Amino acid sequence: MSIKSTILGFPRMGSDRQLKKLVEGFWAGKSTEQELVEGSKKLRADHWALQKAHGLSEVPVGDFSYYDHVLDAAFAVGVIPDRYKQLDTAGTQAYFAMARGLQDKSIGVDVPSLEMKKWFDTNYHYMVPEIADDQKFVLHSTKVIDEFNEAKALGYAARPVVLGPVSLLALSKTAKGSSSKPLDHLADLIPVYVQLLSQLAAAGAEWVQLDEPVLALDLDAAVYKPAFEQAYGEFAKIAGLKYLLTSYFDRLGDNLELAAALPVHGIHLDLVRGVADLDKALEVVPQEKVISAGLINGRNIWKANLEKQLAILNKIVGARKSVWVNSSCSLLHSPHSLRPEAGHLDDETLGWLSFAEEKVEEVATLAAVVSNPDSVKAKLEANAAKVASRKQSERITRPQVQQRLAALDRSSYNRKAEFTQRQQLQRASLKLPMFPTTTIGSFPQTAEVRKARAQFRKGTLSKAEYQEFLDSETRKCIEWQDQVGLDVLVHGEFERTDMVEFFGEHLEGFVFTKKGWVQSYGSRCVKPPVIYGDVSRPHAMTVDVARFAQSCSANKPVKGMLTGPVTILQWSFVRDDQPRSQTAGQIALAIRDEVVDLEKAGIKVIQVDEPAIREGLPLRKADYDAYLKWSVDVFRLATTGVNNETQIHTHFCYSDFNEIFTAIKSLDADVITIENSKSDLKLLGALEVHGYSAEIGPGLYDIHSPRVPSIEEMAARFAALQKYIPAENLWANPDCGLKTRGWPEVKQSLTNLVAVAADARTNYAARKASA
Ligand code: MET
Ligand SMILES: [Zn+2]
Repeated sequence: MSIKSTILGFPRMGSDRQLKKLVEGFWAGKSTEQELVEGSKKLRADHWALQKAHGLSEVPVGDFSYYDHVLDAAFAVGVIPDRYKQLDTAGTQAYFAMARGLQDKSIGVDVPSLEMKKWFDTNYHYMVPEIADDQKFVLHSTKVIDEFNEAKALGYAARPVVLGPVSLLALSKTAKGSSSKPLDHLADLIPVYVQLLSQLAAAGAEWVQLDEPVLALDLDAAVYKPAFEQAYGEFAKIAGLKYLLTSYFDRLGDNLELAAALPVHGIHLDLVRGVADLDKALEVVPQEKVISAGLINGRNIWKANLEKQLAILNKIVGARKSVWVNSSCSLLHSPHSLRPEAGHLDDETLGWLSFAEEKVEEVATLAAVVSNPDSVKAKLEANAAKVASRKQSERITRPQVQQRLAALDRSSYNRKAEFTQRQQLQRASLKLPMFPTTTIGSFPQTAEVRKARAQFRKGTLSKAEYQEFLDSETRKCIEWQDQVGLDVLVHGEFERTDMVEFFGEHLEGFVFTKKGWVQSYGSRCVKPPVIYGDVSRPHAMTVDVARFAQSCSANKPVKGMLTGPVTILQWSFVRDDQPRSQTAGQIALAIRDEVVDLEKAGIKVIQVDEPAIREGLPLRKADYDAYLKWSVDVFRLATTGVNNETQIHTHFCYSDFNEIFTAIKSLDADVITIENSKSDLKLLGALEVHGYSAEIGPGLYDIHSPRVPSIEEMAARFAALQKYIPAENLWANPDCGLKTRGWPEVKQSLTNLVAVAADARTNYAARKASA
């Protein structure tokens, strides 16, 4: 019996988000490329050392990235769109321009970034590669080979991680002006992969991990089976290299047989989300192939129930010669380590949790049970005690919350009147102009804002002083919006770090970690709260700030800003001891009470953001309906407690609408604002197919990039939108919140946006007059 212990990938940021500091320092010109390179090298070495210290027998390499692993994979095979080729493609200039856009007048460059998309159903975002009709592939970067050599030099048994060619193409999109499907280019891409893999073999790699996460999706076998067979057939010819084929985030399901039959040497199974695959896998995966048992959840923070996972492991061990104990997916989606939480979280809670470092230890422990059971007896006992303590804790259940949710009837899920009737009432009450302008909520979280918050948290700024600071920021923000001519104002969200933490801090049932950061995109990290128990709202959360903000404007409505139940759920670490739908229902009740309180305080427009509805969509179509049903229900539960005059907005930052359009309509919001600018108006296709009759604000510019959109550029988008959306229903706004931006660019961008709406009004009036 041979057993190996490893993980599919480790978080990149570092225990103290060192990578964030490294890349942001470099972007800001505060450090050199050399410093970035050296700092990153040290980070990788630290992470391998940690994995080895906890007993892993092999470490992944190439899982590190300055920005994103899909971007790395595209860059490695020379998928660099022409617009970046004027830049230095050898160093990091073109790479970072693809990641974040580049606007540098001194060198006459103004290029937007690639499109960004959610990585499967996680809150991680990847950069979408663009494949042109005349796409050429070349081995452009040796990053993964270099990192392998780095690990080897340090004495590690290392396994390069490479995004497989089929997934790379499947996750790509057709470049603008091209018409071929990315997957049509597979035959041209394969030789470059062969070159890369051969170089890894030559460098001394024994195993390569080929990630093909698209195997967790519904695939058209007629297209994908030949694709996989073609690629992996070629790879099998490379002498001396073994492949672990991985897929994660869901069952392999009907792709299992395809995966099992490929000429690879090992198959990874996500046994957290895809445990249903196991029996069949034991049948169809040939005996000579390794089974990599993904037993430790890479996406949640609960201590594994080792006894339970061991039972699964034993089943495999009993049936196979060679088994790997592994994480279910990369630990990229877990925070780095529990260490900083000691003394911050209470001991009971601490005992329930496991972050990346602890998960590494869990993997090693499970493997040791097979190879050397006596060595881990005490660890297993300790684990069993903690798992039992969580099951029995009284802090978890609040009978009142459960009863309230169970007692609801359908009236709690419906507005009092239909949209058209509400629209009339809202028009009369709000008196907005045509093409109302607004923003999505947050304004720049400047160094000053972050500093004040840090001082308040440290105790060097008193509560009153901090409040005074926030009030003054809010006032300035409202006054600026008023003066520039925006129509529906926002307070700016200066009191919030992200969209969930603020609410979690005010709700019961949540705990907060000190350093539980996970990467969201690029250098941006979020610190998801942990929902450990039944959720309730002990007091109003946003009423004071909304009331204050409204008092700063004489005659413009200020939007109340809330995060919706699905998003709070999706961006938290969620308890695994009751269905997600039930936790979401509890959150919805808390938000509902807040919405009603905002209305009582005189707030006429309330936005309940649900940017995460789309990413929460299950990966398999068979699971869509059940999810969409409860997510629509909880949004409605949260938002329908108000009168008809109150305008409910919601916001989504994605444009992949087709699959969920019916659900979006059934949210029954009065206004939706959505991402649009980065995806070439792809949204319009969905609007055309499905029709949309409520009010809508497709984003006119991308807020993920520091570049300032010109009036012409936005006006062109706005004109295109008017072909699909009735003018009376159209809003003008950016794609998303502005918290990651700086004030100078925000001011210019929004000034331009207001001008676009003003021109559109004039044009519209002229058209009406001449008609
Ligand atoms: C990711 S969606 C962001 C919405 C939020 N209201 C903001 O503006 O920041
Ligand atoms: Zn958004």
